[in-house]
Amino acid sequence: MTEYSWTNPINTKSGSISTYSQLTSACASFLFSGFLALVVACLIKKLRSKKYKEFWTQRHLPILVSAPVIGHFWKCFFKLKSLPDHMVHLYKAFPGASYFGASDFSTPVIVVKDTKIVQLIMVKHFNDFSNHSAFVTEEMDPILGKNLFSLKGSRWRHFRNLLSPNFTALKMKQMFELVKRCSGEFVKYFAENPEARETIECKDALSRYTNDVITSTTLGIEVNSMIDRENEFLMRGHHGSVSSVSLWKFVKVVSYKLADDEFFKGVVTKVVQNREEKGSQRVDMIHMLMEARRKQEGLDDERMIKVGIDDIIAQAFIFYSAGFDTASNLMCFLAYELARNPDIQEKARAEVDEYIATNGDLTYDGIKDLKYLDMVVNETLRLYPPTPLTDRTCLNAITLPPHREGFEGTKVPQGTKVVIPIYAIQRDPENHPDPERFDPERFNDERKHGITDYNFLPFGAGPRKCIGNRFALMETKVLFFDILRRFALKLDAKTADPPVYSKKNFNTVMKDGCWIKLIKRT
Ligand code: HEM
Repeated sequence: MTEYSWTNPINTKSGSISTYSQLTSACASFLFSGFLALVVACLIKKLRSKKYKEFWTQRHLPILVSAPVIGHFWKCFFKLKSLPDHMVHLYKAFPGASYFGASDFSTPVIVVKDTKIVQLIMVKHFNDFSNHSAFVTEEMDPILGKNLFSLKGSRWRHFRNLLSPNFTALKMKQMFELVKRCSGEFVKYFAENPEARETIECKDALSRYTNDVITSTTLGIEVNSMIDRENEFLMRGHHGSVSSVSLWKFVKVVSYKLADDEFFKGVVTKVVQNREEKGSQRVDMIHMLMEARRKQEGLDDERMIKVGIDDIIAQAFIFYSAGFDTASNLMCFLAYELARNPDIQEKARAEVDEYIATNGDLTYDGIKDLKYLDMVVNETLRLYPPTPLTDRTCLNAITLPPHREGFEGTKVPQGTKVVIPIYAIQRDPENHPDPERFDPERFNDERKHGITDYNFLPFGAGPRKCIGNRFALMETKVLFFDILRRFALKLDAKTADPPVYSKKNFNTVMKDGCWIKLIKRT
């Protein structure tokens, strides 16, 4: 139930979204051109010093030959290659090496291949690699710089400790009913509209679901995007997504910021004010953030972290942006694999039917009994991790173990960027035999011993692992429980098989969409 009516604090006139977006794109492309010119000038200067080459050859590290100035990721930046495909291409360049040197424009980068080195960076030496390379600081932008993903050092630690209790199993259980309601609305729409289930573009449909879930569970506002097809939250969600490639991120961040900062500030401020005045029993992420703030108020100075409205807005913003896109990408590939593997789909459905026959409708505690669905979701995350890479920055100079037997260790100076190529690691035959095959049985009790936190890391690993992973898995399973219960999924001929990835998006996304039919069960 929505607690109050919602009006856009910026502009409620019809047509404002497109005008606003056009303005945003114009500003973004202006900034983009100016920024590119600046980048080119700086990089030419860097080129003269041959910084990249010398940097790694002095350390006897295998390096990729890079295009002058623009480094190794430019093809993705200029949308000539998809990030997952490009990362696999780079990853294969040095068979047998534990890691190699590359460059992201002029920044030296280490790309890690060996899962032991992944563990070393993400866990054992976490204190030396505790930050992402996100460059927006709190000073530069109070909202983008303050969210958990961007925060660094002790500020990050404080906020992670403060927010983690909001993502426990208990809290997920409290939010379960909100998620279930969105899933119910989604399947109801397709059950009642036979023409709508004839050909469904999954990314569009599933973004509507994740939009409704994240708007309800983060902001306490209920929308039904299957019916209210152009609601503002959905439009905002489509506008931006979070990426990990620094230069591109700048451009994206600028355009995202122009479009959405004021919108989000307005929404969250209004929700918080409303609850401060009227109180609320609703358990959602705003409630949890307000609770975290309240708990801080009773602490003595030393332990107190000041949680202001900007902090609440910043966290709500990252929950929203992460929850909207990544989760719907996972669900797209899940729908795709279920549709193209009727035997796997049948097995998953049999589990759902059996669950219902024994227990009735799905409960939060019942999710853990859906073991086969869990295997299918995990295999989807292995083959198509929505975030193809993550990164860390070296905070304290460190010597890594040799990249290959017979060589010395590599001295990694402070400031070096480290890329963990999640997608490529999860498709490496050394880590997962016959890696291109969709085989949920890899995750069964007999075989899952081969799966570790470092060869299967769709949510990252270590203390900086995705804080929303439980939530994402819950919303995915809740929806597919309801879909499998009511419909059969059939792949439409329009869908590319095998999938072709989008070059426009830095996440793992199908280029021309995933098209399926839903056939109502009798
Ligand atoms: C299938 C869905 C999702 C995937 C694949 C995903 C993946 C990731 C990855 C790879 C990272 C970086 C972890 C690392 O560097 O070790 C991350 C961080 C993060 N994710 Fe997610 N995510 C998903 C959904 C969500 C959701 C639903 C939320 C919030 C409700 C969320 C919030 C965050 C936050 C706040 C961080 C930064 C954590 C920190 O730096 O402490 N994610 N996610």
